[in-house]
Amino acid sequence: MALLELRGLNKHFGGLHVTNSVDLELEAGEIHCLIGPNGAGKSTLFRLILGEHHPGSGNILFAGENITALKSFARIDRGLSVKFQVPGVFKGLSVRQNLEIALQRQHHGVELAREIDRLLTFLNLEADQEQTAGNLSHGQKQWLEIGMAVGLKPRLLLLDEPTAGMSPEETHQTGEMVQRLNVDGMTVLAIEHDMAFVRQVAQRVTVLHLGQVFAQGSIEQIVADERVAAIYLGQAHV
Ligand SMILES: Nc1ncnc2c1ncn2[C@@H]1O[C@H](COP(=O)(O)OP(=O)(O)OP(=O)(O)O)[C@@H](O)[C@H]1O
Repeated sequence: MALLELRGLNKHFGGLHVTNSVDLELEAGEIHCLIGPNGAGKSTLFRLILGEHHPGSGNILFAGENITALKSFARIDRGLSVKFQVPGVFKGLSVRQNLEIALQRQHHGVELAREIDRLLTFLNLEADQEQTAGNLSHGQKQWLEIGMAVGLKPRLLLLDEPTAGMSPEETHQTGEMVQRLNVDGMTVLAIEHDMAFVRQVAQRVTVLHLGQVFAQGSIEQIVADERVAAIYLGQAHV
């Protein structure tokens, strides 16, 4: 069953047609990567899914329900969660306090502490839990924010360039985290430019170009597609 369905999504900013009749189906349980040149409309598509932008036309269905007119918080209540590109952690608070803020709506007392411990282990941040978040390395901040996004166990996790600025080793560890979340049942849609990450995790790949779905398939099909190479993969991304 499709967990997320985008049907004919159009979004204009003034005269700029940023998403152009985008159809996309995300199967429940898959890891799907969204790739494409800068300005292709990937982040805009995320903001449409999350309800931060509203489409000029088209529909968004989540678990069969039409959520196109719902506000962001109502979409989050239904099981959507997002980690945007720029880490949005509370820099002056500790790692543990950041996770407390993310989880306190659903967990309390001993259970809250146990959930935070579980997340700290998952994020490899146990030793840094009392560290001020602003002092973490760039990669650790990204992980903390992934933790804040997955703490409430969303059904669908949207990740906007989760490995931007990471070393190859950190990128690989991030891929392992995403795979573990997926094994536990989370569906993931990730925007990525790092093809090592895409190769590591993607079960299917969609290429967006000039606001349109340009190609879709397995990573092997996508890297073998000469049309994709011409518009994107030829540009030193592979
Ligand atoms: N709020 C906005 N107002 C006007 N134009 C916008 C707005 N947001 C995005 N755009 C434009 O829409 C186009 C698509 O931008 P978007 O950020 O969705 O692309 P992207 O594929 O995520 O790019 P990147 O890989 O660089 O992050 C760009 O030309 C951008 O300048």
